[in-house]
Amino acid sequence: MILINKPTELHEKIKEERQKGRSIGFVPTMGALHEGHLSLIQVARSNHDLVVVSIFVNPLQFGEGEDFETYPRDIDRDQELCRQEAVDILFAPSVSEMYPETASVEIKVVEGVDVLCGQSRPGHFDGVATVVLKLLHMVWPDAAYFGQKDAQQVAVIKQMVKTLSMPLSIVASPTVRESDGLAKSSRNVHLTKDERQIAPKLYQTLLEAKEHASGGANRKELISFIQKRLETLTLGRVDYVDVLSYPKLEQVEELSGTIILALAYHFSHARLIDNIIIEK
Ligand SMILES: Nc1ncnc2c1ncn2[C@@H]1O[C@H](COP(=O)(O)OP(=O)(O)OP(=O)(O)O)[C@@H](O)[C@H]1O
Ligand SMILES: CC(C)(CO)[C@@H](O)C(=O)[O-]
Ligand code: BAL
Repeated sequence: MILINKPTELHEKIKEERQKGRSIGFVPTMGALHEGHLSLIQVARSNHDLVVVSIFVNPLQFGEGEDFETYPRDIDRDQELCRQEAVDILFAPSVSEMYPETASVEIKVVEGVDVLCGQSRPGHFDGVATVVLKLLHMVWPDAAYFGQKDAQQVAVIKQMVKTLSMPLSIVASPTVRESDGLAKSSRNVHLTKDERQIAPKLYQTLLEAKEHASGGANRKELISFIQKRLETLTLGRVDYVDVLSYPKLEQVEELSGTIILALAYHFSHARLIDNIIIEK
């Protein structure tokens, strides 16, 4: 495995590999790797000759007062994990390498961002789209791999790639969970012991809501069911709860087709998200 920090160096290496006719799989991350990330790397490894992973905590997608500074970082451990997963290139640029000059163009996502994380973190997906677009231009992979835990991110990026006619596939993988159901997240290390104990309730609540949906509950009833359950938790507070069509993320009163049940929850030092997708 080689570690590259400079975009120009990455370009050179990728050009060489492309000339050899090798297929490239790309996994963008913000580091502090866990089994969720590793599952994406493993799928990419099984599909491609060359696997590129990026680690970059992107300041553009963090709002004021969010956790950019305290976001978990451990490049040495990440490097070792990537080596174990037979990653070929680990790309870890600094902020100034990624954004060397004032931008002459701004990326604005205009579809599917008036709900969920797009609504509760204004500008977040503009930052995500900007960095993902830059990374995709640097790596120019045949496919890029994302986790379904960030379901809105998957929808936004798939749509962006389509809008911009980019010749690559966006592949989504299921959410990897702890044995008690909590979705793996780099931010889980910021949970206190008590918070960690109740955090699995987020997923359990979504599963109970799924049962409620099979019993015929409509959108409003499901949202209220999830909210009430979450309000009984003694720590933290609800950021959002919603039930929408997926991947369009539209409000549909009578639920049919593919539906996402999604939530975000603030603990003292970690905002966690989770979702499940159901067929009605
Ligand atoms: N539990 C998981 N299962 C599958 N994929 C995941 C999981 N957690 C994160 N991913 C995916 O890994 C990629 C990189 O995500 P990121 O580095 O932000 O990790 P994270 O654990 O989601 O961090 P955060 O603390 O911001 O939630 C994204 O495509 C994300 O959806
Ligand atoms: C896709 C991504 C790496 C862009 O910074 C980030 O949003 C993430 O880790 O999900
Ligand atoms: N995986 C989502 C990245 C973020 O929370 O900014």
